[in-house]
Amino acid sequence: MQSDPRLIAALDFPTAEAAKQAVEEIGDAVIYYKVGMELYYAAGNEMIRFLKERGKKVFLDLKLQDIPNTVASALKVETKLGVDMINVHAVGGKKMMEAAAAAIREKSAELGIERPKLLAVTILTSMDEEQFADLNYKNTIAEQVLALAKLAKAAGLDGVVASPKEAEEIRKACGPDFLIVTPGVRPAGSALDDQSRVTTPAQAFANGSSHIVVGRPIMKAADRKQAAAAIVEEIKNI
Ligand SMILES: O=c1ccn([C@@H]2O[C@H](COP(=O)(O)O)[C@@H](O)[C@H]2O)c(=O)[nH]1
Repeated sequence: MQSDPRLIAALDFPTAEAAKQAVEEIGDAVIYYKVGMELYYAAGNEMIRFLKERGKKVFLDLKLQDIPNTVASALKVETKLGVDMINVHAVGGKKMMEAAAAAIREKSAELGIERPKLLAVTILTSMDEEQFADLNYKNTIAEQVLALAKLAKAAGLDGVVASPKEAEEIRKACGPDFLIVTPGVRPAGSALDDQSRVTTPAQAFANGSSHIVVGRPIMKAADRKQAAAAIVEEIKNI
């Protein structure tokens, strides 16, 4: 079966056993997996090793945000894990992002390994305008996402995590090589769950996403391999 490295499947499971079973079931339909907080706190590096031994790519989604020195030090440890993509929160600010990028460059060079891509999370895709208003920003979500994406680019990051609804404006502002990794993706007819700013897989790529992140529509499907394969089929000509 043909997989597509632009599809990142989210392994949101409470145990290594459950996550490994999903990976085995999905087989060659998915090449790129995201390990987030739940699975990393439960299964740590065992899960990264498991995926790497099977030739999978790994996005370690721990969304770091702290003072620059703390984030930089933590990212040096993450870099040693040999993952392909890692992230921080853009609201940590430009100095934090610059320190993060420098730490990853330095550690990768020291180890002689390929540098993991570094992304900044903009505004979570679960957030709608009503919830966003509670935060008292002066911008709309779209304006704030764009401002954070430009800040991440200026800080030397490889890309952002945003909703596919914002991908078009980010692409225009940040150029063709900037990574736009978009959760908030639902195949037509799927439940939204707690996501708010959502498009279909095909629409995400039409808008300019470089990667999509899909979790529950695959992991909660009766046939996970078929659910992943249907997404690969939907995006194959885009
Ligand atoms: O803004 C964000 C940032 C990260 N996520 C993560 O992506 C997946 C989406 O899972 P679904 O089951 O497809 O909703 C999940 O791991 C989130 O932590 C996000 O959704 N939005």
